[in-house]
Amino acid sequence: MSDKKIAFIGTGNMSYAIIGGMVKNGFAAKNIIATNRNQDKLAKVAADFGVQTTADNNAALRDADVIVLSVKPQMMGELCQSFQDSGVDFSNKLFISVAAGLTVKRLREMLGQDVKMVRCMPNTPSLLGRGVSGLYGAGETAEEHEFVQQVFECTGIVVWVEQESQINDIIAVTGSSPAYFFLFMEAIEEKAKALGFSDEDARRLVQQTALGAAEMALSQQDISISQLRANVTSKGGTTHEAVEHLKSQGLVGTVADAMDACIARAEAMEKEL
Ligand SMILES: NC(=O)C1=CN([C@@H]2O[C@H](COP(=O)(O)OP(=O)(O)OC[C@H]3O[C@@H](n4cnc5c(N)ncnc54)[C@H](OP(=O)(O)O)[C@@H]3O)[C@@H](O)[C@H]2O)C=CC1
Ligand SMILES: O=C(O)[C@@H]1CCC=N1
Repeated sequence: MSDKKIAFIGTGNMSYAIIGGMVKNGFAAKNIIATNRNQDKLAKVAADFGVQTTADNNAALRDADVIVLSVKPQMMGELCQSFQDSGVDFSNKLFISVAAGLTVKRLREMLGQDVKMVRCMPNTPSLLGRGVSGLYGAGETAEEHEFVQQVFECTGIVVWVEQESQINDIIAVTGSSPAYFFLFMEAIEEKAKALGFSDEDARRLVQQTALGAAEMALSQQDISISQLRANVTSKGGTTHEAVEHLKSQGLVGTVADAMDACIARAEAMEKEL
């Protein structure tokens, strides 16, 4: 493993998941620094993974070779300004941003320098090593490219995109999409409760079915997802009625429209922030 030092600035959901994946996959905890303005969150990440923690972002900036910017997009301007004001020379460090809606160009403006940058779009299943990370590189060295690849492979699968705009497509396909699946699960759970199942059973039934369906897709790569669906759908049977109802209500088009709305929001954020 590389002996580069990596600092996570703003250790919330995403950083916690990535740090956890790194430590479980053999990255040395002593080379990982986590920052937050909230001591409780730092205490948790230190207790769980044994990494260094500090509330001092500038100290982490100074000590690390790779800086992961992981605050909410709306907070990025203030954070980057504080780096500019810190007096730390970060001109040769690699920055990784996981923020939606902030382009490399805009992040470099915020930092006041054309720093080496990788944009990453992870998702929350990274916490379980089941994540997807879309990556777009801008000026990183081959060694840094490899390092970033290794970091995010600790959290699941990785795809590099050629065009920066494809990061917004990744948001729609994998960054935000765990929420679409959860919404579908919520809908089934609610109806199960309405049918009389206890809260506990409704939850158990929906989560096991979602897991089983995902594992079937994962374990049978030679069968299309459409065919997996067809295999549940007996001719003249019950599933057919349910699926035709969903289709006639426009589910497929609605999902596509939702993903377009997701991309449009990312593009709007690029103009706002
Ligand atoms: N959640 C998701 O599914 C995904 C999120 N992302 C991106 O990841 C980034 C982080 O999201 P997420 O982890 O969910 O957010 P969180 O709010 O969970 O984490 C960010 C943390 O940073 C802290 N923070 C804010 N400003 C500072 C600062 N100046 N110095 C130190 N700590 C600070 C926040 O503290 P406080 O709680 O006090 O505000 C918070 O604890 C976002 O840019 C988002 O776009 C990308 C892909 C998926
Ligand atoms: O909702 C958001 O803006 C972030 C980016 C992808 C998932 N969560």
